[in-house]
Amino acid sequence: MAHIVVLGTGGTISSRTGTDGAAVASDSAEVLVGAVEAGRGHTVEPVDLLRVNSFNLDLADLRTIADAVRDQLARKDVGGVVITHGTDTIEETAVLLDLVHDDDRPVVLTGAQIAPDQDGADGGRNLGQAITVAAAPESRGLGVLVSFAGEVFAARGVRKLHTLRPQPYVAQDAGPIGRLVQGELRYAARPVRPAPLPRPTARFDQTRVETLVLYPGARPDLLNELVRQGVPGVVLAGTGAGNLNRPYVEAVRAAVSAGTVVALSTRVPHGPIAPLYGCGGGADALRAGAVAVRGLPYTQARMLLALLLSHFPPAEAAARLQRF
Ligand SMILES: NC(=O)C[C@H](N)C(=O)O
Repeated sequence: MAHIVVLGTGGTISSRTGTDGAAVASDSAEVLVGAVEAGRGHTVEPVDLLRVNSFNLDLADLRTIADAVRDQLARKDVGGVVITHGTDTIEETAVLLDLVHDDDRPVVLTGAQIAPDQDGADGGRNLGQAITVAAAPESRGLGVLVSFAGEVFAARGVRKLHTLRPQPYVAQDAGPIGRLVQGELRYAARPVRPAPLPRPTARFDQTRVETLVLYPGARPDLLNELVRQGVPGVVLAGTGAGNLNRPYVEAVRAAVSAGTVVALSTRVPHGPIAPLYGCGGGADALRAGAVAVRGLPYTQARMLLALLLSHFPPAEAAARLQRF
């Protein structure tokens, strides 16, 4: 039996449809928790933190969530934390929390694809399962998890890849690490987790890291403009295994010599970055000073780079990104 805190942050799981037909985050954590059975004698404590649809979250909100997790885990009576969250950007919040998580107890994010006032609402089932995952002794030491539609994902590498399906998530390089079958939780793998990074501070809120996606005919004007604005970090979601194009590679060279950290990722959902090609490809991008980010989709690479740049000077942030 465990005591689980449920931090409510909004999302579809808490959304109600207004008279204009559009859903807006509305329900409190109390309302969400009141609608589920914790089971197995677990006790559940709702804490209302934010009421935001996740496309409206900013870095300050993510730090608020990270601080709330830290505060709850400072309590000895808490066995685990569940966070109800919009599904659109769960992967960003989950990876930030995981990057700084230094506790054995699980932190489990969940949400819903269908709002509670619509047919087929899935939030109650997902929240009940997330509480089971957070309370399970087998979940200890696995870091931050995403529990959704009966599957459990490690925070690192999880990505929303379907807009509407009941299971929108996939893992970048593997499958879910666990499953709930008829209420029984089974793990098949343990995530590899590097040492925790320092927690976000107020500097994190203002740390600009922008993302640019490559495509045929992509011109580097936007990258040049970000450098001109003094943006400290840019993530490039290249094509294929991390390819740019010739003009972009020249812009990367200029960006890096101006002090901008350029992280190289890919717009492709699965598979690693590989420096296979010259003539504007990934090999040229790395020679021009871009740093390949391994094991994280570009959405999560951005969170890692923002956290590093909020703590370390650019050269050290780039070196740490390289070693990650
Ligand atoms: N299913 C959801 O939760 C999506 C919603 N747009 C959100 O991220 O808040």
